[in-house]
Amino acid sequence: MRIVIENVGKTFIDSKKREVTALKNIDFIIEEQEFVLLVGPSGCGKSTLLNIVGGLMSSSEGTVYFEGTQGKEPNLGIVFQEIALFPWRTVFENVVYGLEEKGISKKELQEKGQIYIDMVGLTGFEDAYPKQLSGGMKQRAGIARALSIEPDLLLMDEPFSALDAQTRTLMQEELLTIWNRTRLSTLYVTHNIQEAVYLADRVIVLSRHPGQIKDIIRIDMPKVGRDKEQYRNQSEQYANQIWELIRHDAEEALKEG
Ligand SMILES: Nc1ncnc2c1ncn2[C@@H]1O[C@H](COP(=O)(O)OP(=O)(O)OP(=O)(O)O)[C@@H](O)[C@H]1O
Repeated sequence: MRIVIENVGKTFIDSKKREVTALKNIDFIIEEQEFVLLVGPSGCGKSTLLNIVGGLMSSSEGTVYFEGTQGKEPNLGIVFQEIALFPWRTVFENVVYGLEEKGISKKELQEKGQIYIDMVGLTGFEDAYPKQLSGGMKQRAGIARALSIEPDLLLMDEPFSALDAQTRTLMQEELLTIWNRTRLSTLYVTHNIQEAVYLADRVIVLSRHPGQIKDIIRIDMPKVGRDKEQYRNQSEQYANQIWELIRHDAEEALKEG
């Protein structure tokens, strides 16, 4: 699905009753089957924007259109940093939670649940409970749950930032493999520039105070069958380009603490 984010702004009132403009004049489109990354320094409004697009927060200005829904609620799959799996449900029961809400048949529920459990590499863990899973496995279950409803848009807010570095790298690789199969329109928030370059079709770089679009970088690299050497060279150039855009704001964010 194509999603149009038009002139979105958000103003909060802080604890001292002052207005804080978190986002201003945010305009971009997530094309059908496009993987869009939002990057920017701490406090630039990444999560606020993702929450607005996901309908979890209202905007102060502007609109988000989901094309072709004809006024119906879009189907959204959401994955957060801390996956809130139901502790009393098994992996399978967690994964099919959103499908149960849709009232599909038991047979279809069983089939679809298994497809997504297999896709995220949790085959054999269907009957495990969340407390029996590692952080990476919980995240896989959360991704399977978001995918199982076959969403119009997949929203991911720092999904791997609580994982150790090696698990994170592996999860990024797996996500790209999964994404190549599903080709869902995706909006993904991260602090991590390498992660952004690795996953994105386009990277939207936000500046802070107020959060505005500083630049949009198209990552012109294949998503399948990457030549390792070529990828290393190109990705480094993209990462440097993005870092130069963020650097000043990141230094300011560091000073403010
Ligand atoms: N509920 C709120 N009330 C007041 N100000 C808020 C609220 N939520 C966010 N803000 C402010 O809006 C700005 C953007 O916050 P947001 O959490 O979206 O940024 P972020 O880029 O996701 O940050 P981080 O990378 O640190 O998670 C910040 O200045 C933040 O302090």
